[in-house]
Amino acid sequence: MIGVTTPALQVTGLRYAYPDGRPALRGVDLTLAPGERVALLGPNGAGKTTLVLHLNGILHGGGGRVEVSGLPVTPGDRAAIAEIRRRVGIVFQDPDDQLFMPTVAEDVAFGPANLGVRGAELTARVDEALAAVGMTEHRDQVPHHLSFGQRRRVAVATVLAMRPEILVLDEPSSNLDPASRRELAEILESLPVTLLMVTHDLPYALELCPRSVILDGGRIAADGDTAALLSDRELMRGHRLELPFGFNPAAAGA
Ligand SMILES: Nc1ncnc2c1ncn2[C@@H]1O[C@H](COP(=O)(O)OP(=O)(O)OP(=O)(O)O)[C@@H](O)[C@H]1O
Repeated sequence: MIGVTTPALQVTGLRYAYPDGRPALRGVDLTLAPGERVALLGPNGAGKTTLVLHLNGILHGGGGRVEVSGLPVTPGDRAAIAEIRRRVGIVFQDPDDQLFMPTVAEDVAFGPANLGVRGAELTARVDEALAAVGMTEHRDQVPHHLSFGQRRRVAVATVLAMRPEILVLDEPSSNLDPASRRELAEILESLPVTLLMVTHDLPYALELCPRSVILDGGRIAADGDTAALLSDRELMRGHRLELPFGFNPAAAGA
């Protein structure tokens, strides 16, 4: 179809229940356009992580469909899943889940090297990813000797080195001091990727994501302009979302 852009991400009728039988996703529809930055909000237990784990096929089998730039996430098809995992980079909440090599540079090289990238191309990817997160000077350090905020940046770099189309971040601002929080926001804003950010940090969502989606009870409860959603007190209260005391989304988003 001429003039119709393929969505970066299309989730259709996604359902999932954990083995104990309790449904965590009850029919989720979500479409992200290429280059969009979207916050995924919702109370504890809403299903946010469960949704994220479907985006590269870690969880599957409950029904519905996920497509990344038109390519279906087809569990069982190893080649398709490898391609999906190249396209969708997930930065988990705890950077230590993603860092396990002796040096920062080796950690960043690990993903692309696994894809068969070698030599000058591999070096270029590592350099580019470390520069993007401002960690070039730490390339030869032991990841576990870095501060938490620095380790989170390196975790972002490990994913960027895969040159993903979609970057998914789970609580990127948690445990960061105000300066690190702002610096990471600047980094994320500068990246030419589609971004889906799971967060309880509503001012961060407002700062980074023009659009927000509220997930509650495994269903999409609202989807729209972040400032408008955050300004709707009843909506926010109804989904156990609380702005920091004195924070005015209308003024901050202006
Ligand atoms: N491994 C698991 N086994 C069984 N139930 C699970 C498992 N992981 C999550 N759940 C349940 O699935 C539901 C959705 O959980 P999920 O972790 O996706 O929510 P969330 O929105 O990410 O929450 P939070 O904001 O607390 O991280 C919850 O009821 C949770 O208890």
